[in-house]
Amino acid sequence: MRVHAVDHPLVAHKLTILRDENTPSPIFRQLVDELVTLLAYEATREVRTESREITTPVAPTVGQKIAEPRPLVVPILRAGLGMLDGLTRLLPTAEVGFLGMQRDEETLEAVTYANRLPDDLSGRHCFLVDPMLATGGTLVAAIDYLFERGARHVTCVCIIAAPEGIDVVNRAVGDRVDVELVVAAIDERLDENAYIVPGLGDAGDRLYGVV
Ligand SMILES: O=P(O)(O)OC[C@H]1O[C@H](OP(=O)(O)OP(=O)(O)O)[C@H](O)[C@@H]1O
Ligand SMILES: O=c1cc[nH]c(=O)[nH]1
Ligand SMILES: [Mg+2]
Repeated sequence: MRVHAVDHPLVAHKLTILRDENTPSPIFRQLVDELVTLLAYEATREVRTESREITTPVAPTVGQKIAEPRPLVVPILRAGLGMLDGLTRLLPTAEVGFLGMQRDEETLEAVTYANRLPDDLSGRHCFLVDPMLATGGTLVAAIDYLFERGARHVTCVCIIAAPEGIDVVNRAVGDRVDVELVVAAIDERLDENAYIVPGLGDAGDRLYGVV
């Protein structure tokens, strides 16, 4: 897996406010949206384009447009939903699939409660979005769902990743799929509850409240 940690002062600034335990939900949501917009610039670097002839008010010319089949954006519910608009704003022609997954906090296994993806993903560039990559269990299961449907090019967009989780995803995907991870920060480690340190706590709860 190719890993790209985005090194940019605006990303660092917004991430610091996001991590702060005193940042309330409305600001947290806005910052997630702004951060994903900044990450999207890097995450969409490999989107396939094709030549298109157009005529400007001055002359004919050949430009580039995003190629078919259209990219697919897949937020991993709940927390990934907070990143969806930021990505589709930059990729308005993308289609959107949904995966609802929750980590069982006892076993740390990812449990899938919703799966709404197109049946055939061959030839589609898929973007998986989820703010937190902790043990990697959720992301590995999500990549598998895409792989089973024929996807071979997957870009994961996360806000914070733990080194342990990156290793797990790396080992699980091998060279089966072309997987790339674009992330705002790679933190120190996981704690005894598999929370990212220093992290930002539970991203879903901070976005939407404790359920
Ligand atoms: O790498 P892992 O150890 O699998 O953990 C990461 C997952 O945990 C969080 O979701 P959570 O299970 O809290 O669900 P939520 O989005 O509904 O809060 C997060 O948004 C990831 O999906
Ligand atoms: O630190 C973590 C780990 C898993 N899920 C989160 O939301 N945060
Ligand atoms: Mg959660």
